[in-house]
Amino acid sequence: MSVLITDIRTIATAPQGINLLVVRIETNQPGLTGLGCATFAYRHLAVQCVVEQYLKPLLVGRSAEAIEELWQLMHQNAYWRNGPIENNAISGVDMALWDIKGKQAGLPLYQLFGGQVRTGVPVYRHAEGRDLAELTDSIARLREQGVGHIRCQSGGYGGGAFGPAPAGAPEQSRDGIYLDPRRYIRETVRLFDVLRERVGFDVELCHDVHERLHPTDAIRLAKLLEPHELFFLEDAIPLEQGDWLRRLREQTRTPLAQGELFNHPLEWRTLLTERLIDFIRVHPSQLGGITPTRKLQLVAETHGVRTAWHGPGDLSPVGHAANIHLDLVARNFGIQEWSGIEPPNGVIQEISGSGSALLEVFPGLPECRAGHVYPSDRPGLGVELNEAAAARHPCTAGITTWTQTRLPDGSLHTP
Ligand SMILES: O=C(O)[C@@H](O)[C@H](O)[C@H](O)CO
Ligand SMILES: [Mg+2]
Repeated sequence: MSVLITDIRTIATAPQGINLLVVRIETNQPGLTGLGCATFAYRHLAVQCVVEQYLKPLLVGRSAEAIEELWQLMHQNAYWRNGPIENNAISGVDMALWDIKGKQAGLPLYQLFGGQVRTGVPVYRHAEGRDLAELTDSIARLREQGVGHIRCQSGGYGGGAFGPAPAGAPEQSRDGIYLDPRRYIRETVRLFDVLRERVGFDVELCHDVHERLHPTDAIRLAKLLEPHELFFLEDAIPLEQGDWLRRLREQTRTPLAQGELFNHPLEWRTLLTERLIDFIRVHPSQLGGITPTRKLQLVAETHGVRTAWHGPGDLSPVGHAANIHLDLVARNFGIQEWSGIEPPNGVIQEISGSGSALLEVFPGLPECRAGHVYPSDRPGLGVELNEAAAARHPCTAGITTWTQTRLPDGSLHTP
């Protein structure tokens, strides 16, 4: 008997203070439901509207089994395609359909993709600090836990906290996160000089520029960091300046990672075919789910580009699980980001671990042990959602301040 979609709902919850959005699909088979990640933390109400007002009426009553057909139907239904709101909404449904497929088969999703090529997923974790002493402490703690890849940032992506303009800015400059690109470059190079002296080369180090440099400055930084043999330098230039990647590539041997902001295939296609990056950094919900991400992974494999799927705090555990299932089967796997959760108060909490609010809301979320993440062996994505617990952590829709980055002259810059 065919599995029919009977209901599509969204569940919004913020167990760690970050708005997460998950889609649940109900079917006509008793107990057979699926979960998908539709998290766009800073516009969750808009995604919720697309799912409940547009995708639900489009899909209820249809068979849940033809995932590719339903993906194309959703993708083409609004005529104008792509974009983070549309793609995250489609992702919620797409992942939930894959979750249902796995549960029907009685298999974890990685089995449906061909089976594991590795038993656990190596991850990189974030080491942060306001200064070098805090940062080296944080690195030492992660290394004690067995983490082999560490992203090192000092002073919040090269800027400080959100607040008033510093001395030297024009009069009446607005509040923001003020960033001085030249000082940031100097401090970052100095940071890695000291880190390599202290920790040596037996640990892989990454750094995220977070698009906060002009292209020529990014080239300078990438070249200055060459002696430190980074695992990768992330988002060295803004998405809108992608053509500069050719020049950056020609001039530096520092490996490049890019892509957490991509939502359109044209944003990544040339980067793969021309081998302009070494690691592709999208997260599946931003692309429209598992269906398009699996295709991207295979195109990247044929071009020798490795994956480093985006795994930030503003992604639901369902989305993290999707990353892990894809990682387990990918021949061109590079590394997986495993962020921990960074709530607005800046206190980093583990993404999993007994007693955490996140684990209570999302039982079965993948577990991180000694620098590797392991999925649950339950069928499908393997993550459940406790809706009663989710309701105890309501979302708030407010003004996002961390994206308000400013240059020393007070003008806005890419976040
Ligand atoms: O690579 C990262 O983890 C960061 O760029 C975050 O994804 C970004 O700040 C949005 O949460
Ligand atoms: Mg990033």
